[in-house]
Amino acid sequence: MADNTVNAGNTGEKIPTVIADGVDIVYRVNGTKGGKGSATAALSRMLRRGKDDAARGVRRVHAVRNVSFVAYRGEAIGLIGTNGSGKSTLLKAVAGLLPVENGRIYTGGQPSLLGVNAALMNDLTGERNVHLGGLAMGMSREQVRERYQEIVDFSGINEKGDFITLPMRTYSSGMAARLRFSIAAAKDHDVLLIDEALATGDRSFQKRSEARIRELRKEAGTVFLVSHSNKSIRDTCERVLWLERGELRMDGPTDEVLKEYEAFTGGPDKARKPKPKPKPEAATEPKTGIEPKTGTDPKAPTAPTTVTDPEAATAPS
Ligand SMILES: Nc1ncnc2c1ncn2[C@@H]1O[C@H](COP(=O)(O)OP(=O)(O)OP(=O)(O)O)[C@@H](O)[C@H]1O
Repeated sequence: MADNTVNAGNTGEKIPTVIADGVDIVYRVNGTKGGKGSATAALSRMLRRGKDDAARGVRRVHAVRNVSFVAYRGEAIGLIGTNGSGKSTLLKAVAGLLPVENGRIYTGGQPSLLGVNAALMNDLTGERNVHLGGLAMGMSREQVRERYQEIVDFSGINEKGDFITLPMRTYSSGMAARLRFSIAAAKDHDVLLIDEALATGDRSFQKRSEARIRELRKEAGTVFLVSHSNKSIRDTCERVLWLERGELRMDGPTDEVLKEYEAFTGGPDKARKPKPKPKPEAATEPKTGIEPKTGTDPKAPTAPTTVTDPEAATAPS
């Protein structure tokens, strides 16, 4: 498929924004043989360069297998699958952060990856991070200034005091994730990739996030949402891609795919259903039963930033 298809601006017709065509993604893990940290092991790896992976002690992890789909402008697409099924890997490849082994990914417009692990500067204040994050996403200084208050209000960071002028290291993981989402959501994205962002924050923040995703869709973007919460997926997406062991098992309307997925996993959100609380009256915010990814991601191939390199995103292969 030619990538000029992506830019076909035929009004009234569905406009493709992301095309994945037979995509395979393979991680290579070094040091699966003994002595991985030593200088001699590094030297012998260099000497064995050119030989096949197994001979060099490199283990291959085939994370995504022959995945094809076309995403259109205005769609919100959920990515579901059990742990390790390749959702985050596929998202990173669409963002241009990971190369594909086989196949192609074509994107129209700039994809932005918004993950709970996306890094802002911990030693800088929330305020500075809003400015830097906005600039990194391609907003002008003027636009950032105009939207600053909106971003802070959306994040709710200042609801419990003047936290926005404190360094981000003083924030709870939920607060930091909310600020990241708020910065990224301030801009209208061509393709917005969200990795479990809705899993963080309290219920009222999740509601605001879901509403904002719906707005982004109306403003003609395409949203991909990776989540283990079937409810978030139901509330936000009308189409779902189900990955299992790296393969695309189903692609279709949310209800149809979730029905099959729930049958496969043993019930709605069953795997992650929260245990009943001993003191329900003490709870102020209902839990979703989702475990947010917090802290650093050991699997991240590079230090991720709030937004991805727009150049890198167009030709990941
Ligand atoms: N940096 C990496 N190096 C090697 N293997 C990796 C790396 N990142 C992920 N993998 C492997 O790729 C496969 C897919 O992982 P991925 O994180 O994409 O799954 P996921 O569906 O997002 O999982 P989860 O729901 O647990 O977040 C897994 O087998 C995982 O072990």
